[in-house]
Amino acid sequence: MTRAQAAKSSDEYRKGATTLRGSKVPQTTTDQQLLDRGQDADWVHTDPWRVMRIQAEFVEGFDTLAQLGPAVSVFGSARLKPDSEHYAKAVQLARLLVEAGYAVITGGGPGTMEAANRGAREAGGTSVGLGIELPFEAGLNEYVDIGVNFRYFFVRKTMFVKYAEGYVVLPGGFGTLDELFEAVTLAQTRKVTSFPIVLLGGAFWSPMMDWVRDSLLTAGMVNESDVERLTVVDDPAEAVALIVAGDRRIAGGDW
Ligand SMILES: CC(C)=CCNc1ncnc2c1ncn2[C@@H]1O[C@H](COP(=O)(O)O)[C@@H](O)[C@H]1O
Repeated sequence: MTRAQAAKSSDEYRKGATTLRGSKVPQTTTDQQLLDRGQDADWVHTDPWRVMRIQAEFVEGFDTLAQLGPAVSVFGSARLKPDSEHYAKAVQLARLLVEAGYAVITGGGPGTMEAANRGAREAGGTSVGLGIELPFEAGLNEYVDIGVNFRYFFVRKTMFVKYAEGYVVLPGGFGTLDELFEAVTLAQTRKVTSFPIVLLGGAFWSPMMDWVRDSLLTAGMVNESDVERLTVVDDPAEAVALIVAGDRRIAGGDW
């Protein structure tokens, strides 16, 4: 098998810096193993080692990203194809973010992530991909210039927030909603201040915002100020303007 064929084969698995093939490909991910309670008491004894590995992953992320400069994290569906209107908007958004002086951070995968990395690369900016170990991993998309691969979702999510001046969220599924609501919760609980969160794509996001108002707000489960943390726009230029306006360096916030 040539190297190119091997890279395409589903019979290949990357684990940190290690590549595993054939019978060496594991059936579970590191995250899965951590979250699995398991029947075997021996499993418990491996946790101290896992803590070391988690620590190392934080160090790796901090080391790589500390000198990144101002950046914006862009989220959205991993499943969008290049002919999608949202893909095109993500490319345009990333270009405009670069022109406004930001590096672009994504999850490093396909779909919207690829689109944003592509826009950043094409505009001559810094294109960052924070990948995650998945059982069906596709690897970092080809437009990532600085890539870090994480084993643990929670370590990776820390990086998205810590090194970004704001979030732009395009239409997506559970992964996207998870990232969006984590950011809103951090802002709501003041773990992070002055952190603009922009939802790009009115037709997709407005029904969700209606539900947030009609159900959550009406039931007193969120405050008006919480709802106001989320702004829905259709134009990538408007999204960038909101990010600049809410930039914590400019607004003087800290977290
Ligand atoms: C086609 C496919 C499922 C590929 C999976 N490959 C992925 N690679 C990197 N990040 C991902 C991947 N899938 C989901 N995510 C994370 O979850 C979000 C997208 O999830 P979803 O497609 O909306 O729910 C992204 O912003 C990303 O941070």
